[in-house]
Amino acid sequence: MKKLVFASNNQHKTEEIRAALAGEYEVLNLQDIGCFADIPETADTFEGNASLKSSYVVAHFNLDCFADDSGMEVEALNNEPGVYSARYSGSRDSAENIRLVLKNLQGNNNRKARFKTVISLMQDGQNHIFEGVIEGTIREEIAGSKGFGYDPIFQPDGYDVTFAEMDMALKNTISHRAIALKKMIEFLKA
Ligand SMILES: O=P(O)(O)OP(=O)(O)OP(=O)(O)OC[C@H]1O[C@@H](n2cnc3c(O)ncnc32)[C@H](O)[C@@H]1O
Ligand SMILES: [Mg+2]
Repeated sequence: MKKLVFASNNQHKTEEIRAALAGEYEVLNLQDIGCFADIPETADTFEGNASLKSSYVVAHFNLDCFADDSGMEVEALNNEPGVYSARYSGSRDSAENIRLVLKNLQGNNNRKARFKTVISLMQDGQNHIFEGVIEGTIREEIAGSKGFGYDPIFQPDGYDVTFAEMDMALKNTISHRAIALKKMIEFLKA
């Protein structure tokens, strides 16, 4: 089976991507290639940060790879947390990050939000970008224990459950990451 290097050490993302690519590609993440660096994400866009992560692996390991930079944008919070989703509260503690979103959104009727993933696939020196977006709303309280990050408060449009209440198999067919991945796979197969 063909190998693909995923420039991430986020085990949850890796699990989702391995499930989505099962049977087609063997996904190696940063630990698998011996990279334990927390790659600096100094760009102010998802595309910029995804490209920084993929370029780092090319530069340091001379391997084609893909990276995902993703986050949640809340309309009433001027699209925050956005690229700062991983550390919105100042730490990587998802419960703290969720608490801060709910606090900042308290009493606000506009609960529209979206999840966005941008994939940067570095192949033969070319940077190919694939984007996935899913619209939804922020629940008043957390619900569900599956998934990771902001899943317990994000309810995708068309569903009456949060990402954290749904099985990963369903999330893996509709999510921002699934949409971006599908575009990358179509490109790889072309
Ligand atoms: O950069 P890598 O190593 O891939 O791992 P990371 O966790 O730092 O990932 P990001 O830089 O893309 O930050 C995205 C953050 O946004 C949140 N997030 C991203 N995708 C999510 C999803 O599918 N469900 C819930 N939260 C998500 C979560 O808090 C992530 O830490
Ligand atoms: Mg990151």
